[in-house]
Amino acid sequence: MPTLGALADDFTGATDLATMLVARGFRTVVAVGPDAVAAGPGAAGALAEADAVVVALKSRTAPVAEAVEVSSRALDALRALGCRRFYFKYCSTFDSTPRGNIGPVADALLQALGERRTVVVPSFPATGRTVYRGRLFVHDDLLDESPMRNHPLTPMRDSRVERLLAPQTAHPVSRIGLDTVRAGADGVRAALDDPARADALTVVDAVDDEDLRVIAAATEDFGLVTGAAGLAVGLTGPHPDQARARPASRPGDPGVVLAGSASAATRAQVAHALGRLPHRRLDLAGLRADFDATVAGLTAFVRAEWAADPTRPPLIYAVAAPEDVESATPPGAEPPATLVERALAACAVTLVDAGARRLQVAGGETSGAVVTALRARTLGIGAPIAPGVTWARAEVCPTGTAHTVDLALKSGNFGDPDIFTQAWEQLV
Ligand SMILES: Nc1ncnc2c1ncn2[C@@H]1O[C@H](COP(=O)(O)OP(=O)(O)O)[C@@H](O)[C@H]1O
Ligand SMILES: O=C(O)[C@@H](O)C(=O)COP(=O)(O)O
Repeated sequence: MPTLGALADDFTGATDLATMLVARGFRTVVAVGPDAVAAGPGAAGALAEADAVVVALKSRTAPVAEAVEVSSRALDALRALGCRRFYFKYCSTFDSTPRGNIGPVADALLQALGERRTVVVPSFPATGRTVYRGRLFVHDDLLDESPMRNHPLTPMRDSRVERLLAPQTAHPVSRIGLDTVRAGADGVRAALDDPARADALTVVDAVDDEDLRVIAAATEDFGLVTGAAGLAVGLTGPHPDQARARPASRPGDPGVVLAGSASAATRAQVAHALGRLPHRRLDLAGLRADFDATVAGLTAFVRAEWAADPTRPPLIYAVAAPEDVESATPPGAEPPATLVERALAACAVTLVDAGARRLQVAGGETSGAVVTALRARTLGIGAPIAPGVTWARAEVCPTGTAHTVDLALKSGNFGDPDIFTQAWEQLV
């Protein structure tokens, strides 16, 4: 029976956290939405045998009420499954707006659990995210000077985590600095136990993994912790030698890369792949004029490329340069973000039915749209690709016929420039 229950506000975040938990000795299953958990242990053996279950949600940019509702349902389902400790996983770049959804979801989870306080730990040093004096850095840049400044859905225009969080929560927001963290877990615990923080969401500085271990030790009896995947470096599960999920596909099986992310790392990965893989960019005007025909043209292109050379997985991408991002929606038209997500999801459905057995998907929202359309219920964590990115094995059933596929759900800002050409080599 699982004891650790996690909710991730997007799908790449879910596999990111699950990868970390597997590395820390938790047999971990990613459940796609609360309904995949609600089926219960009897219906889903993998969940019953897991030490940790991570529910993948598409709640990061949903309306606040919807994000709270689906997160609360996920919490209920995890509690019904037996989980007793909870981890709310959000983005290491604190992707949110002044309305939410990090604050409202954290507030709702605390209330449902009867807890009064928690910690806020977006640091993930393995991917360059650190918090010092309450400021979130992305490698050398403050968050608001990093490419996240221009994210299409959650542009981050401040780097002070307390200031980002305060308008989103009904709780007081507090901070514990690096000096206290470096003094050790007892000092952090004493600071957290200060009556002034009894009801607080407390942002804790952390610049390396040892800082995260200290925070994890200081909060080991908290009912809820919140943060990016980095905080899991301080958790220890009972199965350090567990097997990872084996690949479903074999070398030479048809593959495809679907990139809906506009993030800087993905743009570099697209640029690298353009000279190496067959490719097509999504034509937003074409999709608006005739969605089905445009998708059919893309999938026909991919199938023709498979026939010509099955070892070169085609790339379908949305954005190569920042100016490709549509910041305004033409009057009466569908917003570009949902149009792109719908188009890549439709491509995935057709291509899996046509034989695709290995898919890389770039972008958290994009991954949510694709995996939901593929109707996966659970993901088993396979071979790691890069910090925060892994292969996952999934049973999918997009149109009534079941298939087993390998999925790499890549956070927009994670991975080396050659990931779209190299990640396949981990599938052995
Ligand atoms: N040309 C475009 N114009 C506007 N929005 C776009 C464009 N291309 C992609 N998008 C949207 O940008 C969002 C990127 O978010 P996401 O998939 O989570 O990527 P990331 O992981 O980089 O945040 C998606 O909703 C996607 O549909
Ligand atoms: O914590 C992180 O940075 C990632 O796990 C994550 O949440 C990524 O989100 P996207 O960049 O939207 O994929």
